Formats: sequence, C-alpha cells, structure tokens
Amino acid sequence: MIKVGVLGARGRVGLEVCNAVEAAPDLELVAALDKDDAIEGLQGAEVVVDFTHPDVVMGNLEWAIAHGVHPVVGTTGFDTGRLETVRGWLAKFPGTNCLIAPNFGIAAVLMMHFAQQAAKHFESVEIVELHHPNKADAPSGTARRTAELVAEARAKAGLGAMPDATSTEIGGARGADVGGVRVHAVRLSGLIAHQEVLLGGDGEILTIRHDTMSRAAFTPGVLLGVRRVRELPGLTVGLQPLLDL
Ligand SMILES: NC(=O)C1=CN([C@@H]2O[C@H](COP(=O)(O)OP(=O)(O)OC[C@H]3O[C@@H](n4cnc5c(N)ncnc54)[C@H](OP(=O)(O)O)[C@@H]3O)[C@@H](O)[C@H]2O)C=CC1
Ligand SMILES: O=C(O)C1=N[C@H](C(=O)O)C[C@H](O)C1
Repeated sequence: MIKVGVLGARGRVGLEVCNAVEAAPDLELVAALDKDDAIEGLQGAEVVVDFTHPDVVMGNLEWAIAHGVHPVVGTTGFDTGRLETVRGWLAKFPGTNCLIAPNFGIAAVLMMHFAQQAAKHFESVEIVELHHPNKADAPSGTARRTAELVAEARAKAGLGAMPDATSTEIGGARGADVGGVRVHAVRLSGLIAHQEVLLGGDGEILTIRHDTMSRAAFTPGVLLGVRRVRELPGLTVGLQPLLDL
C-alpha cells in the first residue's frame, strides 16, 4: 500500500483525487488537507498530491521535499524559475522525487504531444485555451507547456518567427507571447477545460482540439503518477515519459 496525502482535498480536483485514492486497492489515503490545515498533517504520507493554488504550491513543495514526501503536482503556475527552485530543493534531498504535470488527462497529454509533432510542418501555430471563470491563472499551465513544446520543435526545425503584419493593436488582442507562440485565454461560465492548437500552412489548417468533460478525467493520470513517482529520480515535468511518448 502506498500512503497518500492530498493537499487541496476539498477543491474541485482534490475531491476527485481523494475519491480515486480511496477506491484504489493499492493506495491508502492517510491525509486529506485543505486551506488552514497544518501541513504537518502530511507526516506519515509517502506521496503527496497537490491541487491547491499557484500562490501556495511552492511552500507546500518545499515542506514535502524536505520531509521526504514525494510530490505529485497538478497545481499550475510553474515557469522556468519555479522549476529551477524545485530542482534546487531536490538536489538537497536526493532521496525525494517530484512529478509536476500541467495536465493529468491522458487525452490532453496526447494533444500536447501531437501538437509538438505537427509543429515543424506548419508556418503558423496559435493556441486557444478555454476554461471555467474560477480559474486563477492565465494562460493555463497546459497552454503554456504546449506553447513551450511547439516553440522547441520549431527551433529544432530551424523555423523562424511566424508571419504577422499586426502594426496597430489594442493591448492583449494578439494574446500572450510564450516563446514566440501566441496563446489566447477564454474564461466562460459553463466550460471546464478545453484547448485548440491551430496549425496553419499552405492552403491547409490542422486543428487539434481537446475537451475535458469531467474532472474525474484527471484521476487516472494522477494515480499513475502516485504509483510511479518513487522510481522517477529528481524532477519529472509532464506525464509524457510515463506514457512512453
Ligand atoms: N494538472 C492538472 O491536470 C490540473 C491542474 N489543475 C490546477 O490545480 C489547481 C487547483 O484547481 P481546482 O481544484 O480547480 O481549484 P479549487 O480552488 O477548486 O481547489 C483548490 C483547493 O485548495 C485549497 N487550498 C488553498 N490553499 C491551500 C493550502 N495552503 N493548503 C491546502 N489547500 C489549500 C482551496 O481552498 P480555498 O478554496 O478555501 O482557497 C481549495 O479547496 C489549479 O492550479 C488548477 O489550474 C486543475 C485541473 C487539472
Ligand atoms: O484550472 C483548471 O481547471 C485546469 N488547470 C490546468 C491548466 O491550467 O492547464 C489543467 C486543466 O486545463 C484544468
């Protein structure tokens, strides 16, 4: 049995994770903590799942890594600076590993992977992410990571800047620039989490779309991370390596 703690246990995703851990025969839910619960309640957990808030996740990670609890992190807001800080903490505690994935949905991971593969074949790529209006961060962690993967693939293929004649703009109209890839964020009641990657070339458009229909969609990927994190040394970013992609 793997002893699992959950941070953000009363949140939209945390609730689903607690239910999934409790239903899994090889996992034991030993702590379900939310805002205002002392983090020391994680003592005794081997793995901690974090679905909290970008403002608090770094403090949670610092505590967990220093106490030998392997974090599996869904909370977003990670840029290269934050990832470097986590690597620094892990270097001080080499027995502890950490998995940070901007999206635990298997289909979402495939969408990112397909976008990365397709990127080198197209002159233009833009990303539109669409989420529920309670989301704290924009653009989404998934969109940010997709843009980074697309930018890496374009650089590797020797592609330069995308065509764009915009010379007059109301601020924000062309979205955020993530490594040269434009990312547009929609916040709309009724949505959960959705993304389109638009790839344009010579007389052809390829659209790769992903839709999250229920937050239970994140739990198989989270449980995969919980089962595997102890054998993944250091920091792993994204679920791709666990899916043999
Ligand atoms: N990687 C992935 O696959 C996915 C990632 N996410 C990300 O996960 C995060 C959470 O999303 P979601 O569940 O929708 O958000 P919610 O706001 O529904 O849940 C977050 C929960 O964490 C609680 N919380 C706040 N601070 C702390 C703390 N210090 N310790 C413990 N709990 C705390 C919140 O309490 P209170 O409400 O009182 O502040 C709330 O109950 C976001 O960053 C989101 O982008 C979401 C879906 C999938
Ligand atoms: O806040 C959310 O809801 C989600 N957050 C993650 C992100 O920012 O990419 C994953 C998914 O999009 C749902």
